[in-house]
Amino acid sequence: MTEIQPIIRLENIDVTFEQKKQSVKAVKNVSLDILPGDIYGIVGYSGAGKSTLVRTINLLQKPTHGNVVINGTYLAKTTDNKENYIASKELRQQRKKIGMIFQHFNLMNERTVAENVLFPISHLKLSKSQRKDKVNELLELVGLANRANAYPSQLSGGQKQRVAIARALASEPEILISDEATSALDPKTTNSILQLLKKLNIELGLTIVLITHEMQAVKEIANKIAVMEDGEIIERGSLLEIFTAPQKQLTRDFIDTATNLEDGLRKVKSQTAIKNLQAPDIFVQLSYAGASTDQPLITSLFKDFNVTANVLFGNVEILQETPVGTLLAILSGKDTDLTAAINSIKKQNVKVEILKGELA
Ligand SMILES: Nc1ncnc2c1ncn2[C@@H]1O[C@H](COP(=O)(O)OP(=O)(O)OP(=O)(O)O)[C@@H](O)[C@H]1O
Repeated sequence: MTEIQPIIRLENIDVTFEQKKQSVKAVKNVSLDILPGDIYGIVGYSGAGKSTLVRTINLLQKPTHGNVVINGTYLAKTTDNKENYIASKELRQQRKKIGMIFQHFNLMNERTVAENVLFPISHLKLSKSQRKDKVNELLELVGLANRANAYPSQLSGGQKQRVAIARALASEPEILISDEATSALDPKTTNSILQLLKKLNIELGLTIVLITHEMQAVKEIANKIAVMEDGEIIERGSLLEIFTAPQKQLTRDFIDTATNLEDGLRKVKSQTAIKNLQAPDIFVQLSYAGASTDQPLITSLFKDFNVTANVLFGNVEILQETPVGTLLAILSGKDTDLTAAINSIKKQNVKVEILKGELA
């Protein structure tokens, strides 16, 4: 089987901003491969270096060091003490393959929706009917047919972002970079824009790089995630890997913002059943992904081990078509039965954390 070539390859990227008194290392030795058709979420707090990193993809930001390779073409290449950048004419061609959308939409307010959408291809000699067809086709795609003659001020935030997406698609890019594109929108509108991005990913095969500080947005549509902190990628993996086995505290913090678990745990911990927990009972968190979810876990605990489970909180989410579940429960039974039950659960690929009490 031939290996799939990345559509975006960043190799050892450094970006340093030299200021009067100090230099700021915004990106430090970051390498990243993004495959065609990925929706790659890049998550981090403000100032982590996400925008700076992603702007190197189309050389809006030149890297201080490192290589940028798009579809096998080097846009920037650093060899020993030598930097090479692609010629500007070729760069213009390459940039057409990379669309961008932003938090504040960046529409031209004095122009209509149609004029905004057609702006990137205004150099093309299109007849009036061709222009109309192109606008209709793009607005149809983003769910904004019939608003061609409106002005941005007459549109809602979500509609403005749809126009920005249509504009980004006008030059038929293979890659779309979304820089906090949903951060200014309410949750419902955010979701509708994310679903639109997902649709474009599926229908057009568009590769999407999604920069955000909202893990919730990434969780909805991304298949891969990189977490950035202080100019570095500190953790990366598939959506499922990151959500089920995060390695870094920052990643866990981000995940907590996108699940109900933290809130559930806080509420459950204040319940009297937990406060008055008596040995040998234990309070556990059971986490599972994929096949384990289907197993009648609770039933088998009683049937096979005579252990009863008092479930205080449960949450199941579907991440990339895989069920990922968490249960908070008090398990009661004899010492030896509890130990046997826990061992059996672990064998079924269920992660067990004892939150209160202990096994004998
Ligand atoms: N043009 C610039 N000149 C000097 N410093 C800059 C410049 N652009 C970014 N920085 C600095 O680089 C660091 C990373 O900024 P960047 O905007 O990439 O972070 P971010 O993760 O995208 O955060 P945000 O969401 O706030 O944009 C910050 O310390 C920022 O102040």
